[in-house]
Amino acid sequence: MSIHKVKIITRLRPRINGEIDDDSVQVVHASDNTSSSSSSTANTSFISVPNPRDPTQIFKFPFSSCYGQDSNQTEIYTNDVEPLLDVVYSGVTVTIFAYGVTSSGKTFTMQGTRAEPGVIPQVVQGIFRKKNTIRNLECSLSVSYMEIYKDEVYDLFVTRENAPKLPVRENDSGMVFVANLSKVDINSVEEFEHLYNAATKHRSVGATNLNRASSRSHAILTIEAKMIDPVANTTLTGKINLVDLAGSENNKLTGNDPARMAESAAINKSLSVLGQVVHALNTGATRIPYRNSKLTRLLQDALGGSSVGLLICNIAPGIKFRQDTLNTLNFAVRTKNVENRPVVNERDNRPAPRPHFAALPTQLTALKPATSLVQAHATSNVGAPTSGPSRGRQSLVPVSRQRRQSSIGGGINQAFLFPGAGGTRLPAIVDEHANESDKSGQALSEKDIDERISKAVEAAVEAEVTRRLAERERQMQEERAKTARLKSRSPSKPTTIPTAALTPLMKRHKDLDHELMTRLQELERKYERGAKETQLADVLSPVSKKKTGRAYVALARAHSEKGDLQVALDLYRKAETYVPDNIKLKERIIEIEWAVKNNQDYVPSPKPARKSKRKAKKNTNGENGENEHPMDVDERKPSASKSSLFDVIPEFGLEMTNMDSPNCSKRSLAELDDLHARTPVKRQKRTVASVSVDIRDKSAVL
Ligand SMILES: Nc1ncnc2c1ncn2[C@@H]1O[C@H](COP(=O)(O)OP(=O)(O)OP(=O)(O)O)[C@@H](O)[C@H]1O
Repeated sequence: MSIHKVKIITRLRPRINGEIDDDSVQVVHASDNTSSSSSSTANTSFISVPNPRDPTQIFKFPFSSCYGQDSNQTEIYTNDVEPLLDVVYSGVTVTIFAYGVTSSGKTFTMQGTRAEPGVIPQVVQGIFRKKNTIRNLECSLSVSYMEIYKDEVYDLFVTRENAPKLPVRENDSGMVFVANLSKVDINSVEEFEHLYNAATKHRSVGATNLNRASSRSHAILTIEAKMIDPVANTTLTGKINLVDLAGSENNKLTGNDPARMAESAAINKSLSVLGQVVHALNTGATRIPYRNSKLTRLLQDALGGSSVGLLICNIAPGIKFRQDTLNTLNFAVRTKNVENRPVVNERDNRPAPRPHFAALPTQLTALKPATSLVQAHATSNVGAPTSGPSRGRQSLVPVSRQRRQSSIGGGINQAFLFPGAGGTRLPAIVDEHANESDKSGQALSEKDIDERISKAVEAAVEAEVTRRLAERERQMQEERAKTARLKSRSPSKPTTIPTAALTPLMKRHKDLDHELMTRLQELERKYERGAKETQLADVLSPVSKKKTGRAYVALARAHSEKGDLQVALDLYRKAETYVPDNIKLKERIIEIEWAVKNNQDYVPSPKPARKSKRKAKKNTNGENGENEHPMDVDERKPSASKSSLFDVIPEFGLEMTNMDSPNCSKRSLAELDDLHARTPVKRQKRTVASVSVDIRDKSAVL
């Protein structure tokens, strides 16, 4: 089965509502190396963003399509979306999703306006146009539309007052689907428009400081093309999922009230899980945390599954959004490496041969790799088998069925159906909303048992790690108190402790570090023996993960201070598995990797001075506001020093695709010598690094 990577495109929106656009984020054509705000689809284009910590360094993020501020809806559709319609008509599932911070232009790109129709209306027109060209097949189109609001799924074709929360289920072929979601046949663009406009009014939208009509939910519109071949007696089903994600939010900027904050927390959490899924896929983790949010469960097929994926990353201009822009682009860079295995969804309509002994589930669904077709379009895609055997329980909640084809009784009419990436075969449908009575009388499935074991192990491991870390903290406090006592007993020498007193303390500290590391390793081994498929980092609670990550960082720092860089690097990487989103940790790893690879000393970035709480509180705007993101790892000190690796954790970590500095790189050697003569030693090493390292080729660093 061929592998296809998710295609990434980026779009920088123009300035709106008197925003200050300081040109800090730019679309650049690498061919002539001149910055431009015009759109470009040249392979060599990239987005350039200055490093917030050192504006002379420029991060470059190359993508196959970068659209600038004056790009228009038609060119995005023509260049990157329209070619995917042939993929849909070949029986493959295509998923297009718009990703970006709040107010970056996702809804504008996906939906657009009457004057400037976005991806959705253009896709619908295109899909009807293509339908009219199909001969020899009976082709029909249908649509479903849902939103994920505060991690609950709602049918947007049902008025909100009547809309029940819809369960996400998985059938025995490992396909994830939304039970009881309406699926409506559409026969013309006008019919679609009528439905869509009414449904869009049901979508949860609210005003924030950044966007008067901010989407408070993730919206997923699915158009399904069913093609019956009466001669061959087969049905080909292609789908296109058009996903307008809610934007990640920095509540310092949005000025959200408590109700909006709750929505924002749900949005940020689901997007954070999305980041974790991408990270897990990239690192080849044995367990991908799809189940940690409804969004990732439903996008499972587009990320590491059998769907062709197109990610549109929307970014906003200016310094105000710089950190968010970096987070979005970093997410995009990571997603580039996500691999899908597209399949053609074709079903044989002939009656199945009578089974000899045991009954076969239903008609078999043929899943063919979509190799040639998808290659022709140079993107990846997945055909989600829509018609696998399903035994979905009927909903207990009444759903209006006027003009709708409900999934109830329709066999397998799930409007959003994804096969599990790993092809998990479960003996029974997993219903997240199933209450105990649903399960009474049923034996526990293997999955139920696994989940229970996981929970028990998690609780035990968490308690053990917390206890050991607390023990270590207590010992260190004792040592600090001892040191303070020693100091107070020798007032004549307040700043120095006699070597004889210091040596055992240092030794004790070293022993503690060693002990902690051994314990952590022991715990991991113990846990991994018990749950081969799962890593400790996957099951710890967020707080325990932070603590464990912090413990590894402390050890790593101790080793890097001793100059033991390789060990420090291994420990930092270990820490990263616990806190994959920590931006500073990533930067640290990249810096040390570079130092190890080039056999250089490692000089850490200077630590910014600590700020008093009051001072930090005052600076809630601009840079500080950006850093005080709700996703900060260290919740105990939200506005304290930025010196710890754990102080800043934007939603997704920054991956430095490029950090060359145009200013520096243009300097002559003589100028550099001069610069060195004027620069303190520590700073010199950093300057040399920024001049000589061109990380355009990431392998040079990693
Ligand atoms: N390319 C563009 N050209 C003109 N205006 C744009 C463009 N992109 C976005 N806008 C405008 O910017 C504002 C915010 O855009 P939009 O609502 O699409 O953001 P969003 O990313 O969907 O935000 P949220 O996540 O809060 O829903 C809107 O007023 C929209 O019309």
